[in-house]
Amino acid sequence: MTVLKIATRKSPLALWQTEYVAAQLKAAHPGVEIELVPLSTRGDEVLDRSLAAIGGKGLFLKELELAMERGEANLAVHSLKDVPMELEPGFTLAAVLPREDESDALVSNVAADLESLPTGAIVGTSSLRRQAQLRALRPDLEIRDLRGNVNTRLAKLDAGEYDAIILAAAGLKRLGFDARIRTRLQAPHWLPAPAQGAIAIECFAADAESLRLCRALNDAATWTRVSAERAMNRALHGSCHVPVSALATLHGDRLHLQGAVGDVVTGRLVRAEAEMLLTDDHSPEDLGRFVANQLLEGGAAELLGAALLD
Ligand SMILES: NCc1[nH]cc(CCC(=O)O)c1CC(=O)O
Repeated sequence: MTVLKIATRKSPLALWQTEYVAAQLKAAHPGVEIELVPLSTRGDEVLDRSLAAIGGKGLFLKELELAMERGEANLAVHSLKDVPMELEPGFTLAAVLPREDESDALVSNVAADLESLPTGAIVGTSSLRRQAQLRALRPDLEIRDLRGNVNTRLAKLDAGEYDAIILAAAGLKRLGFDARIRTRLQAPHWLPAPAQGAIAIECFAADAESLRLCRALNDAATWTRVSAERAMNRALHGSCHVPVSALATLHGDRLHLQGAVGDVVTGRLVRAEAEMLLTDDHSPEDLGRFVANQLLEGGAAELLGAALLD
């Protein structure tokens, strides 16, 4: 019997996502045996420094990839927004599951939306992208760092450390915290992280059997949308060091992409958007690169250059 071992981080959200993938694999391939391999990553352990300072998002993947290299796991499940634009050599994305709500959510015990937060209110987020968009919309707010898993962040809000915090709606919904969402921060004023809300399965590119089994779970529309968003981010050399946001939407064969690059200090945001018809000659990646160029021409090069010197 085929056994698929799935490496996962141990946070409640990571475990939820991996159990969800395991259930979908089991449903698609009833004969396949599935085992979870829970691991701790440096990104989970070091909570007193920003992700950018300790090496960026790849930290959430490293230990899972090492487990695959040691033969202890065939697959790894990730939030696609935490997956670097370039994977380590030999690895590939086998599938992307149907996207959950991609928006950011405002969670607060004092205000129903961003507009009604009192002047100077304290908002918790460590994401440069969220900080830059907050600066642009509400320069008066005081932004304070907030790390830890979703449950920890909600506990810190409830302890009164912040007036509001911003979290991905997808994570809140998966963990059953829908009721904590006061409002969803929406396009065009507010854009999510590239690929937010999408769960991805990673495996060895040479592992044909795992690839075949996972591909049954791939959602073509989600794959198209996140391909455009990630290509835009890649063309901007995006990482968690730079506040890049993107949202692609698909209407039939028309793919629309909005992107923004911000500056945490000044609150300046450069925006661009474009739409194209998906054809054999035009891929989602083409649209991503096009919008990235628009952003660079619109002044994003300057903002990205400044971020890289930090
Ligand atoms: N940065 C951590 C992270 N990675 C993915 C999600 C949410 C789930 C998703 O985007 O699929 C979160 C939590 C958050 O940003 O609130």
